[in-house]
Amino acid sequence: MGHFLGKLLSTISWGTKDYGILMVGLDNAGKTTILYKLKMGELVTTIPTIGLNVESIKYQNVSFTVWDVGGQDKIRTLWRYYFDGTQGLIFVVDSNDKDRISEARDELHKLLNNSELTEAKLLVFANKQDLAKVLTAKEVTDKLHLNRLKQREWHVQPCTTTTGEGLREGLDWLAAALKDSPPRTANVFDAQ
Ligand SMILES: Nc1nc2c(ncn2[C@@H]2O[C@H](COP(=O)(O)OP(=O)(O)OP(=O)(O)O)[C@@H](O)[C@H]2O)c(=O)[nH]1
Ligand SMILES: [Mg+2]
Repeated sequence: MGHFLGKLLSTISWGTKDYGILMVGLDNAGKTTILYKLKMGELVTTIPTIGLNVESIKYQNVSFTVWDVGGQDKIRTLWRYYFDGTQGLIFVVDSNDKDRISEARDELHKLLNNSELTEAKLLVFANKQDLAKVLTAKEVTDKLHLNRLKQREWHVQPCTTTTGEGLREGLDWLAAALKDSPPRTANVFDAQ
């Protein structure tokens, strides 16, 4: 309760809205690299995430609490434990991994069929655009069947996390899409 009140007061006093963001995608897509590039502006050396990383990212007058959950096949069942309170879904795609883009599409549509995510805005990062002959944002859009989505706000943002290119534009879209949503309330997974 004390934690919750403290959080509420800090939100009010700084005039900052805090949104709950779930970041998922297949393993090796670049989620953890994105998380720490956004948090610290630096490129970190990652290892595959077996569990999750949570960071609060301040962006303009918005704060995103981002839950980065590991994407390996065997642990994708963990994703659903973090659906509660998700206002924005960031789905990260390795644009260089053409062999697994249909697997990514199936996982994305499975996610979007969950009732807890009905209202979540969808930002797709088409990552690793620095590599040769990658899928373009338009190709990612087509291969993920995004044009079939009804009543969902979505956006595909090409990006290169190694340089940071495209990441801010993605957050700009997310902040604008969430601007009329009420700020999130603390949930059971918040640190005490
Ligand atoms: N060339 C290139 N490599 C990238 C880019 N972004 C991430 N990587 C690399 O992709 C690999 C996987 O990155 P991670 O961030 O660990 O991937 P992840 O999605 O968190 O993977 P899991 O934790 O297993 O779900 C790392 O070697 C990163 O350095 C990028 O924009 N370009
Ligand atoms: Mg990771």
